[in-house]
Amino acid sequence: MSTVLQLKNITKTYGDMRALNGIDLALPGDAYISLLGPSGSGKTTLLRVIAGFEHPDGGAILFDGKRIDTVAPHKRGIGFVFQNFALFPHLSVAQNIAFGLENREDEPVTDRRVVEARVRDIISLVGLSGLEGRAVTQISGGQRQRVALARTLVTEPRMVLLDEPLGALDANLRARMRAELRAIRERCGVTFLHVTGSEAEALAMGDTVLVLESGRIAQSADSDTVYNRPASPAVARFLNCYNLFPGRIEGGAFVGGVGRFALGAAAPTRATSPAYAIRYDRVSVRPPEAAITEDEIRIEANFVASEYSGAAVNSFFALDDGRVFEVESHLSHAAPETYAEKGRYALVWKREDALVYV
Ligand SMILES: Nc1ncnc2c1ncn2[C@@H]1O[C@H](COP(=O)(O)OP(=O)(O)OP(=O)(O)O)[C@@H](O)[C@H]1O
Repeated sequence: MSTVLQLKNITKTYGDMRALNGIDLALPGDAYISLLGPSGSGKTTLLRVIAGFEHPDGGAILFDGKRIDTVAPHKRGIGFVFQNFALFPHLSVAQNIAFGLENREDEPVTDRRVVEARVRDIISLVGLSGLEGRAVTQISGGQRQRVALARTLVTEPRMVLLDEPLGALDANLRARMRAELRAIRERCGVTFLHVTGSEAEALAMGDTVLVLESGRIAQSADSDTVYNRPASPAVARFLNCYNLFPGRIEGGAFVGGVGRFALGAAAPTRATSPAYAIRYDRVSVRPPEAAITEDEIRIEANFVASEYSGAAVNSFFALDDGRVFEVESHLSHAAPETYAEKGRYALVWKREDALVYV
């Protein structure tokens, strides 16, 4: 797949704050890319640098193989969709979409019939047919989101940057719009770079997921790899689905505050600090007297509370060093277990399921 956008060693500093700290990346054409990172990791700054609203202090940006660092934002061929949609409240759906086309600095389209035809095509592409004449104050949040996207797509960008595009929508609508956005992108074949602070959204949407951490790309991979093999303890922590323990490797085991975990066959991953990670849904809860097999690890803990979230239940246990340990059980096959308040349990997982960082 051809590269549409390439960033080479991009840095951006505000005062003594390094917002971007040497970003290297190459984004493919015709792909959905999620950019995930904790608050303050530099996601918006990266998007603004790519769009041209901010100038990097160093590095190079290439679009279709050409340097664009000094090209004005509106001449980059890159569209931007803002979180708050930024629509004109006094204009209709069609007028909002036409506005960008008629008023752009570069080659504004003045022929009414051309504008109308383009607006009609794009309205159908984003699924807003029938609402052309409606005021944008009289449509739903999801429909406003589509108008904002249509207004960008009508200008035929080669790439679209979306800054938390679903952030203003309620949870149900957000989930539905994920599939919508992916479908619209597939129909127009343009690369989308979608910034989100939600790991579930990033993993659900991205063909590629970029994880940003303190102004650096900590991982760039498909969703499956990011979820199953986070590149570092920091990425695993941010995914919010791994129990993590600090410690050290000693004689074929990982030794931490709560015990000694025998290592599996897989080679540990290199990281800045050692850690042991086990995913919430890889752990089973058993009575403390239950036996374990040779390939299993067990620790004991006291049950604290459970929390239901649709198809899963997350249970929280207190380890003997005070640390909280989380277990996720999916409810598709079995009725949820109930645990005794403050009851003692064995938490068990397979050696091979753990990830070890050294
Ligand atoms: N205009 C600015 N002036 C000074 N510091 C800034 C400016 N913009 C961003 N920063 C700082 O740069 C860092 C990265 O900010 P950025 O907004 O890119 O993060 P983010 O990942 O988008 O965060 P969030 O998810 O909270 O929106 C933060 O420490 C932030 O305080």
